[in-house]
Amino acid sequence: MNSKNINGTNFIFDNCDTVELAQTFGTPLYVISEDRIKSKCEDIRKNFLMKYPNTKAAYASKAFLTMAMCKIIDREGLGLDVVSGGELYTAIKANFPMERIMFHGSNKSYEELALAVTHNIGRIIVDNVYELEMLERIAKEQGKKVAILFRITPGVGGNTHEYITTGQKDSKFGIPLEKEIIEYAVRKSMDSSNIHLKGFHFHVGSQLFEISSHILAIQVVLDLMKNLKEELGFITEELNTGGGFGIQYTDEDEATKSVPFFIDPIMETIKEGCNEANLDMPMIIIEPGRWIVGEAGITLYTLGAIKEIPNVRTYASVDGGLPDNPRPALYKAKYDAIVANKANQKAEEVVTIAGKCCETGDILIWDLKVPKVTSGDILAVLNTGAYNYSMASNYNKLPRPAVVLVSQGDAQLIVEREKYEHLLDREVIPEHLDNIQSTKLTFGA
Ligand SMILES: Cc1ncc(COP(=O)(O)O)c(C=O)c1O
Ligand SMILES: N[C@@H](CCCC[NH3+])C(=O)O
Repeated sequence: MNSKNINGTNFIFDNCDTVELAQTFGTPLYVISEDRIKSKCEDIRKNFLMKYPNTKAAYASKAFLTMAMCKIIDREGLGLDVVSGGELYTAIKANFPMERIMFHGSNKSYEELALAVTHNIGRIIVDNVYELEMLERIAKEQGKKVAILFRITPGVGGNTHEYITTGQKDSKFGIPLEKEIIEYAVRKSMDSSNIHLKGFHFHVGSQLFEISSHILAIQVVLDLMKNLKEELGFITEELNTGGGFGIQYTDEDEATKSVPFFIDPIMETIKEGCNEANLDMPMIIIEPGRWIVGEAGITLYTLGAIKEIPNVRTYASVDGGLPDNPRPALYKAKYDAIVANKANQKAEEVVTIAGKCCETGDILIWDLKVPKVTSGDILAVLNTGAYNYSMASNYNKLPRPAVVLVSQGDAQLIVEREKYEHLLDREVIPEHLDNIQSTKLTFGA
């Protein structure tokens, strides 16, 4: 989707003037377009759910989750993938239909699993045998039979940053496919009256632009399905192939693909594999996160200090940085940006966009071509919808930005800006430190 929509001099996002948004709500500001999320969900409905029978799609909420987002996903008819008690709690508070929730996580606690079982969520994606045993105990305590999938490690990595590839053999995620390990787990579930094992889940990695890792992983799972049918009589009813679909952050990336690019080869491979091995086609589930929300978000900042080091570079500092977007520092992620109040002007200089944290690595964008910038300009960093708000921190005690939901010119606050008071909300001074005498030693005159 083209973000570079200009009206007069200002950058327009989903029919909202971003300079006005910055004036109204302050900066830094996350802006999320409801219409862009909606159109991604429509693509999934049209090219996956309606095209192929016996399919489901969930939104991976770790990418961006608020109660308003739960409402949008509910209205669009998708399920929700959660990965912690906190994400589940958000969905509960938003009245999200519990039967459409899938609970992932490589080290779920007793309390998290108990919350999920109490609320009768749709599927628990069990990551290891320790969790299986704990879940069985909880289900027994609550007198329930819980529907689960096993997350398996297919032994296939994704072609992406090493921190966001998950399917390789040496991974903390999932049950290894060594015969004695996986068969033990399947047999244990089949023997349990409190567990209903429906099938398997894998997730090879994130920000992928090719489908080859999914295809290799599917071939591994098809072999597993065949072996388990022959050896244990286990029939796989469901197969969840995870998320991972990439988006274009900058001109260096390929263009964002639409659903058929990923889905058609996945469905074709599974259909053919099932035919060849005489297996029933299982229900197929996908759970993209970044692909649904990444391009729906921008972050607005105000430029402050501009430091020119002659013959070296110019740093233009923004009023946020690493705490609201840790991705450049964590993954060397690249972003593009527009000077929102000079959107119709030609680029005439190159600046490096620095965050305000006390970290040399807090650089949001290296060497960005911009019109002549001055302090007070508004910078819109593009495609920040996924894994920015959800990974934000209070490092350097910076309050987290507000989040505004925009739709066709309308803007609604969905998360208030943190205030300094919020930063101290849960802090306590122990009694013995409460009335200390200030020591006047060497701290200046
Ligand atoms: C199990 C699982 N499902 C879905 C996702 C969503 O990934 P993405 O945002 O790349 O679609 C992830 C994150 O990588 C994941 O770990
Ligand atoms: N947080 C990562 C994606 C991780 C996906 C979860 N396994 C990112 O920002 O790209």
